[in-house]
Amino acid sequence: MLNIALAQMNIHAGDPRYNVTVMKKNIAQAKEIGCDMIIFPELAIPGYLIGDVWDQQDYIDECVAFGEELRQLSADITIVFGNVACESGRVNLDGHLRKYNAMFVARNKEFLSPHASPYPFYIKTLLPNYREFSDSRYFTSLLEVAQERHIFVEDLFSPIRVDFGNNRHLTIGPLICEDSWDENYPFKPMSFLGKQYSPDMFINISNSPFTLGKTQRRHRLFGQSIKKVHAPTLYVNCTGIQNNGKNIYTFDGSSCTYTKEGNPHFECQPFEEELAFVQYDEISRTFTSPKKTNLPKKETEEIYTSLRYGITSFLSSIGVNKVVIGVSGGIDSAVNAALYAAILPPSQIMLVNMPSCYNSSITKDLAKTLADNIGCLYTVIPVQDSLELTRKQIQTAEVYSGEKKVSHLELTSFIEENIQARDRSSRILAAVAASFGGVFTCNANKAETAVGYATLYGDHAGYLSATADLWKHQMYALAVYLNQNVFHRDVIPKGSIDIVPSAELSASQDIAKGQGDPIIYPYHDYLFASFVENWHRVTPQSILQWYIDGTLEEHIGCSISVHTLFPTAKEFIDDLERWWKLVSGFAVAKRIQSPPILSISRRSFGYDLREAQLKPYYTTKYVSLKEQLLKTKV
Ligand SMILES: Nc1ncnc2c1ncn2[C@@H]1O[C@H](COP(=O)(O)OP(=O)(O)OC[C@H]2O[C@@H]([n+]3cccc(C(=O)O)c3)[C@H](O)[C@@H]2O)[C@@H](O)[C@H]1O
Ligand SMILES: Nc1ncnc2c1ncn2[C@@H]1O[C@H](COP(=O)(O)OP(=O)(O)OP(=O)(O)O)[C@@H](O)[C@H]1O
Ligand SMILES: NC(=O)CC[C@H](N)C(=O)O
Repeated sequence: MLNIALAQMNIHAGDPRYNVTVMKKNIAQAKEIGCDMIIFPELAIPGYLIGDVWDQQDYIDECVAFGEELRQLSADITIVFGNVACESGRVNLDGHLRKYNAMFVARNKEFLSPHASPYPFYIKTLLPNYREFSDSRYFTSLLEVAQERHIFVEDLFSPIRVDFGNNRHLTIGPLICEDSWDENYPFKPMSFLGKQYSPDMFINISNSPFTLGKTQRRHRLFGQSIKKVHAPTLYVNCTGIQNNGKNIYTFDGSSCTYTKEGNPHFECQPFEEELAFVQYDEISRTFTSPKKTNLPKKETEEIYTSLRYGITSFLSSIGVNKVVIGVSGGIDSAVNAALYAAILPPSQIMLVNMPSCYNSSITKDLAKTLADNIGCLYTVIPVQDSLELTRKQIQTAEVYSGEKKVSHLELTSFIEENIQARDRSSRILAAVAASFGGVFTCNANKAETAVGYATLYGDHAGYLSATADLWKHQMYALAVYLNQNVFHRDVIPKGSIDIVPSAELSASQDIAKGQGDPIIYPYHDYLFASFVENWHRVTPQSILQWYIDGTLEEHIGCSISVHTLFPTAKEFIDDLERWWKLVSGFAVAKRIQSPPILSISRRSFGYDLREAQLKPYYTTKYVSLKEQLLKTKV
């Protein structure tokens, strides 16, 4: 019988001293209760998303030295942990210091090697290089090591044998995160090890960020592979947050043991740092400790849990505990205010309503009601005077060319819309936040972010966009969830959920007349999602083809018929091109300058979606489909 500790630790990326202190405490605790083995996540010492700190040799040396300290603690316990390994005298393909993303297994103060490996550690074989991952930018893989030795990876890849004493031993198949997400790789580490060596057990150490629905996908994927090799598997992931500048990722942990049939047997709590213990009978190859698995959460509950965890952790990581939120009476600012109210005491939240002459008494009252419901600080700072001052200053400014007066500047109603938005954020909220001793938030949603329906240096500003990875329909669902499941009362006024979403920045955006945003969320949410989130990202070409085939709604997953929205093909095409031009054009310029986004989806704007500023492009096929369609249908 073996006692095994799963250390689902909160990794502080970029703080190896902190991480090692936690690891030492966990090791001491595991020893105290007589554990035979303790397992830590991938890159537990350095962290994973640390940017180009991977190029700092001093940092790497420090992490390696900490790994040596852990080895010294393995006299009476097996310690499995992820760390960076380096090799002097060798370089990566880019000429930087040679580094491996490695798994170390320490026993009796020695590192144990996979038996066919020349190194005293296991080297990650599959290096992810999509979305937020950049493993191959920093690490050399086992595949490359084999290639440079002119041998096959199969010749190097082998299990690690661990003797636990008292005639107890295990052969362990080592895996590091992506090694088990092998669907599209020609070399499948788990299946190879299973067939070639039939290890007693697999251990997958991970540094795997949270994404909606990922846990269930992992269960399916891991379950299928495990069934084929028929070996129990331990999956140890971390909690915490890590970022790559433009995106903040939460890590849910959700560490799990799988039976040899591929079924979850024990799951740690998501988003909770935990040192969990399981018992394993090496003779029957079964887990003998009680079964404990988590019920899958519904989407909105998962969104709430991740956002709450992400915001809390991010505030703590930047050392801030006060926020200022511009509240308009609309849904997006109300959802953000309620989210922060679920995290911070009301005395540390200040809501600011900033009306101009275009704001209705309905929304002004809703903003006040929201603040009353939360019980937080509230102030009203109108922007009408400053709008008029700006208007006067710009319109009366005399423009000279040398000594010659050449013109005046004109302001359109459209320019004045953006003056208000800029005034609210850059002038007022920034000053209020500084005076209050906190930060101000960006309350954008993903649909607005997709098309840049926000003002540059205006409502696009803020310290963090906590909800910019949520489509508008997810914002509404979250509003209802916050009221029903978090506060158990209508903290977000029902009026904010029911009114038409509107910027209220001009006379043409009058909510009393039902004049709202130009975005038709029940359709555009899904159209924009297909441009961004589909793994095979679509362009207007596919959209138009599906429209012609009559399968558009089914393909993009919206429940509203496009023919009711756009009676003619011309109207449909005009709408498609209007938004495509923005999504792939000016909105990119805005996103480059926007605050970091808390990521929850399978593809969020930010570093998750690498974007270049290009001219919006229509494929030749699109142009010809459009021509045919407009000839036949008008
Ligand atoms: N490539 C580029 N890189 C950097 N800057 C660039 C640029 N191209 C133009 N610009 C500059 O950007 C300016 C235009 O950008 P910007 O001022 O953002 O304005 P713009 O994108 O033209 O308009 C923003 C739209 O968002 C709406 N909005 C704003 C605020 C809140 C809400 C709401 O829903 O509550 C809605 C507003 O009603 C308006 O329809 C140009 O005047 C130019 O100076
Ligand atoms: N009158 C206002 N007072 C205070 N803040 C405002 C006002 N109008 C806009 N803002 C700020 O600008 C942001 C963007 O406005 P936007 O209209 O997109 O959001 P919203 O009003 O919360 O929701 P909706 O789009 O559904 O109306 C808001 O989240 C809010 O922070
Ligand atoms: N650390 C990793 O290798 C992460 C990649 C893995 N597919 C994941 O999404 O979790």
